[in-house]
Amino acid sequence: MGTFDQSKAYAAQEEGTNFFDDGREIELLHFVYSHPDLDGFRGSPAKVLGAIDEYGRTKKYLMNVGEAKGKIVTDLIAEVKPEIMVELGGYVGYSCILFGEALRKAGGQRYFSLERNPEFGAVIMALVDLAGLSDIVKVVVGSSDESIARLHSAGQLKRIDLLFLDHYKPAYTTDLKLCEELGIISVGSVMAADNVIKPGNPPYLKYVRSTVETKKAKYEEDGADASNVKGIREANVKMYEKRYGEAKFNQSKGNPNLVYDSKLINSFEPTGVPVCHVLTMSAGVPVRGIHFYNQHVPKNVLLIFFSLATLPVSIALACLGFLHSRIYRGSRTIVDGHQPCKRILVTGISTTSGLTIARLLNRYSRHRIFGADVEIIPLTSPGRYSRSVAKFFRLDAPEGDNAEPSVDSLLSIIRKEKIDLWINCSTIVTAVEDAEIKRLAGQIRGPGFKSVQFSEDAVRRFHEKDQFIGYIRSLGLQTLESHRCTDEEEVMQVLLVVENRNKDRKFVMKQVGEGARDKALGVTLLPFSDAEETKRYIKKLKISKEDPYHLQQYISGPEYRTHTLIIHGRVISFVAYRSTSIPIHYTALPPISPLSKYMLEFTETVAREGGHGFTGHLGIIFQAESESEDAEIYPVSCNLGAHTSIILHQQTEQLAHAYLPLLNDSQFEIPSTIIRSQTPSPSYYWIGHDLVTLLCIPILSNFVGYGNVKKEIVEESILELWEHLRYWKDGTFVDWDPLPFLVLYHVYWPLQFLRALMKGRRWTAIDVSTMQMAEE
Ligand SMILES: C[S@@+](CC[C@H](N)C(=O)[O-])C[C@H]1O[C@@H](n2cnc3c(N)ncnc32)[C@H](O)[C@@H]1O
Repeated sequence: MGTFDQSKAYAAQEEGTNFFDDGREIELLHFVYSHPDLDGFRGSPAKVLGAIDEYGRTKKYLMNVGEAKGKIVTDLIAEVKPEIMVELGGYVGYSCILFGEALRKAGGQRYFSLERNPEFGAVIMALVDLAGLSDIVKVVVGSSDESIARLHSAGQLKRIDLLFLDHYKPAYTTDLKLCEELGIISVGSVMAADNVIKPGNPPYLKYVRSTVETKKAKYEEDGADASNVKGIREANVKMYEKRYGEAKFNQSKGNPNLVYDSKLINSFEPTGVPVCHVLTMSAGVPVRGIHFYNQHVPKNVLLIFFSLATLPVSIALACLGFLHSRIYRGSRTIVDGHQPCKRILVTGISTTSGLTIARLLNRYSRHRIFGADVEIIPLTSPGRYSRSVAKFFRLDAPEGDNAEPSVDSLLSIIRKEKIDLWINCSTIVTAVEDAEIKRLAGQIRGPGFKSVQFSEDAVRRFHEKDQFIGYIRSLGLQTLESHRCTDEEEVMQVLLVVENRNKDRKFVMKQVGEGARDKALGVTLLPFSDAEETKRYIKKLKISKEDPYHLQQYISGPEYRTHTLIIHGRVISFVAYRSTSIPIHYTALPPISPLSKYMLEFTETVAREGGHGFTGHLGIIFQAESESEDAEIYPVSCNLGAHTSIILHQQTEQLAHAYLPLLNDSQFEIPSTIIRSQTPSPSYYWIGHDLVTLLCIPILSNFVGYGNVKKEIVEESILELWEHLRYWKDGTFVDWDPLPFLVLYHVYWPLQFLRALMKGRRWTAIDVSTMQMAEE
C-alpha cells in the first residue's frame, strides 16, 4: 500500500453530511479561476488537478478520489486500454480529469462523467474545459440510471470497457445490474468501485462475488428487491436525501450469467485516512472465459454444420435464380461487336472484384475471359465454376514470403495462352511484385500486351503511406500535416516545438510499412500534456532509419473511400462510399454529394498528373474533419489494385466498356463521361457473413445466456438482416451465374474449416469477399 505523504493531506472531512453541497464546489471554481497561475492551467490536466488539490488542502475538504486511489485506476486504464470509460459520480471533476487524461493517453475514445447535481456538473464542465479535455470527456447531468438508459437508447453508449463507480453506495448494485441487462457491461468489461469496505458496500460485494446459480435463483424471484441497501450505513443511504428526497432504485435484474474476477486494493483517502479499498473487477463467463461457440473446434464444426444445413435452400435459390434469368434476362449484350476477339486474364477470379469484372466483361463483350487463382484445395475455387470464365488456371501458391512460384506460374499462363489483357484482382503478391509481372509479361508478349496494373515507378510513389502523402503534397493538393521521422529528435521537434504548429493539434503515429506495432499503437494521441511523458513514450518506440515512423495530424471525422479505374491518366469509373465498422457492407455515396464530387476532382488531378502510362485500379482513403456533408476532407492513404468495393458497379453495364479502350487504343475512344455507379445504387452485403453474425451468433448467445445478448439485441440483429435480405444485394449471388455462390458457401469455406480443424490452424476472422482467413 505504501505510505502517505502528509504534506499532501486534504483538510479533514466534516461530520455528518456537512462536507459537500454547501457552496464549496462553486467556491472551488472561483478559487481556480482567480488563481495567479491560471494561464498555466490551460490545457494542463496535471495543473488543474494540482489546483483542486491545493483547495482541498488549504481551504475545505473535497470528496475526490485523490492521488493515491486515483493511481490504482490510472494504472488500470493503462493496462485495460479502454475505448469507452464511464464514471458514476463526477462531483467537481477530479476523477474525470485524472482518468480522462489517462484514457486519452491509452488511446481511448470517450469518457462519460455521470453526475446528478447540475451545479456540480457545471463545475466539472468548466474544469474539464480548462484542462483541455472537452474533446474526449462528455459530462452527463442526471441520475445515473436515467442517464445510462438514455445514452444507451440514443445509441451513444453501446458498451463500457471500464466503469468507475463512485457515486451513491446503494446505486452501485442497481446500476451495475442495469448495465448488465442492457448488455453494455459484458464479457471483458472491467470495473473499479471505490469505498466498498470503508465506508462499505456489502450488497455490491455480495452481488459481484455470487455464483451464477445464486444469482439465477434470485433472478427468478418476483417482486421489488431492496437488498441493495442492506448493510450500508444509514448515513450513506440518506446522504442525498436532503436534496433529492427518499431514493428510488431501478429494478433491473442484471445478467446472472456474468461472473467477476475481483481484487481488493488498499489505499488512502486524500485526507490520509488509510485502508480505503478500491475493488477492481473484470467481467467474464463461467466457462473458460470465451463463448464456447467461439472456441476453435466448436466454431469450425458449427460452421460446417451450418453450411450443410443450408445447402438445400442454396440449391433451391440457385435453381430458381437460374430459371428466372433464362426466362427474363435474355442473351448477352455485346457492346464491341466489331472488335476481334481478345484473350483477357483475370487473376483473383474467386474474389468479389475478380468475379464482378469477369461477369461484366463476359456479359457485355465478346472477348474470352480466363480466370486464375491460387487454389489450396484442388477444385474448390468458386471462380473456376463461373459461367463467365472460359478456362480456369490454378496458380502456384507462394512459399512463405517467396512469391516466385506464383509469379512464374502467372507469367507462364500469360505466355502459353497468348493473353492480350491482364486484369489483376488478386491479393497473392504485393503491389510491387504485381508491377514487376506487368513489366516481365510486356517483355514476353510484346507491345500488344496490355494490363490494368500500375507500373513500378507509380507503385513506388503510392505504395507507402508517407510516400503517397509526399507525392500528393508535391502536386500542390491539400493534405493533413504529416512527417516521416527516423529518430526521436525529429518527432520531438514536431510534437514539442509549439511554434512550428497549431497548439491544439494532435498527432497519431504509425510505423512505416506493415509493422505489427501499427496496431498496438492504436490511436494514441500525441503530444501528452506533460512533455516528459511524451518523451518517455517516444523513446520506447526506438525509432531509427531502419524503423521509421509516420506522424500524422489527427482529425476525428468519418472515413471515406473511393474505387477508381484509371486508364492512361484518365478516370474511367469512380465510386465513393463511407467506411463502415463492418468492412463488407457497402453503400455508395450519391454522385451529387459534395464529398463525392470533391473526391472525384481530387482523383482526377492525381490521375492526370500520373501521365499517359498511369493505368490501374486505385482506391484513396480520405478522412473528414466532421460528420457534416461539406466537411473538409483529406487524403490519408491509398490502395493499389481492384477492391471489393467494385461491387458497387456490379449493375453498371458501362464498366464493361471501360476496360475495352485498352485493347485497341486506335479504334476505341476512351469514354468522355466518367462511369458512376447506378443511381440509386443498391447496398451490398454477403449473406453468409450476415447469417452468421446477425442471426446465429446473437441467437446462440441468447440461448446460452453468456455475454447477456438480450432479446432486444437479437431482435435488432434479425431486423437488420431482414432489411439486407429485402433491400440489399448479395455480393456473390448472380442469378445467371449461381455456381460460384454455391461453391463459395458449400464447398470452399466448409473445406477451409475442415482443413483448419485437421491442421490445428486457429483463425480469428474470415472475409468471404476476398477469401481471406486471418490466422492467429
Ligand atoms: C464521491 S463523489 C464523486 C467523486 C469523484 N468521482 C471524484 O473522485 O472526483 C460522489 C458524486 O456522486 C454524485 N451522485 C450521487 N448519486 C448519484 C446518482 N444517482 N447519479 C449520478 N451522480 C450521483 C454526487 O452528486 C457526487 O457528486
